[in-house]
Amino acid sequence: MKILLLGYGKMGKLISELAEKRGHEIIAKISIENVEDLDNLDPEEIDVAIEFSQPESAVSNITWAIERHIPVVAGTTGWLDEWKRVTEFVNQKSGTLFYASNFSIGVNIFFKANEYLAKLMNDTDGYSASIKEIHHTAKLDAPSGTAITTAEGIINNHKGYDSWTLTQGEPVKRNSVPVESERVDPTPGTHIVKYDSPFDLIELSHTAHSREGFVKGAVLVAEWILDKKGVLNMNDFLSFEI
Ligand SMILES: NC(=O)C1=CN([C@@H]2O[C@H](COP(=O)(O)OP(=O)(O)OC[C@H]3O[C@@H](n4cnc5c(N)ncnc54)[C@H](OP(=O)(O)O)[C@@H]3O)[C@@H](O)[C@H]2O)C=CC1
Ligand SMILES: O=C(O)C1=N[C@H](C(=O)O)C[C@H](O)C1
Repeated sequence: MKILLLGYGKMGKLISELAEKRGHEIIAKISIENVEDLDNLDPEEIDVAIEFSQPESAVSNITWAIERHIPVVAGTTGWLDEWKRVTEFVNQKSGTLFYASNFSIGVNIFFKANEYLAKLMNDTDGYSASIKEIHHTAKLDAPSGTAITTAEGIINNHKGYDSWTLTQGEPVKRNSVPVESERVDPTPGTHIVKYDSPFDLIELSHTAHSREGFVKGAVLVAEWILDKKGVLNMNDFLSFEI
């Protein structure tokens, strides 16, 4: 498989290593300093683009590839205010876009456990939900994409919540899930869901030991999407039954 890397930072470099180990060819490694190299690429020679760049460049990178009929695996977070516009564009062009806020299998199991826990908590009194995420200090967006997906999992499954609010401890509306972001090096990504009551505390957490889980998931998805169309996510890839 011939891969274009849109973004060649911490994630792009590790993806390049694993993809080459799995026998794939990297056609180009694009970062800010060589972004003009995109003009010299032949789209016919690219099977898939893997996009891990920055919130401000994700949308232009994705649309660049979709315009050229290149399927995109997108992992950059922090651009979802543009989600509707981007996905309409993908569908209009009959393109392929796979987005995941987190490509690790473990986090996707955590997402399912979070949804199930939120359903159980519906019938209880006195528990307040909250989310905390911890990442390295180079992270540009807050809260993390994973924390947003986690909050959506609560909102879609618990009648007591209809929104989330980024907070550093100050009070939030009763129907909003408070989300706190902390930046501590070298944390690859930690997410904690809490349901606290006057009597006890229930916690569900996921701690990444390294970036390897994200990297492996992104490469496996890139191999999987080659013959797929439309806007896809980890539920399409993993098809969990619970
Ligand atoms: N979905 C998931 O599972 C995961 C998502 N992420 C997300 O992926 C993104 C990247 O993370 P990470 O690799 O750690 O970040 P880095 O900051 O290490 O790397 C980002 C890279 O993007 C490059 N870049 C900036 N602008 C452009 C552009 N216009 N076109 C192409 N490349 C560009 C930067 O270039 P330069 O080096 O020249 O500055 C840099 O190489 C973040 O949004 C992060 O939140 C991270 C891990 C897992
Ligand atoms: O920026 C990171 O590093 C990560 N970003 C993703 C997110 O925003 O959720 C996924 C992972 O937690 C690492």
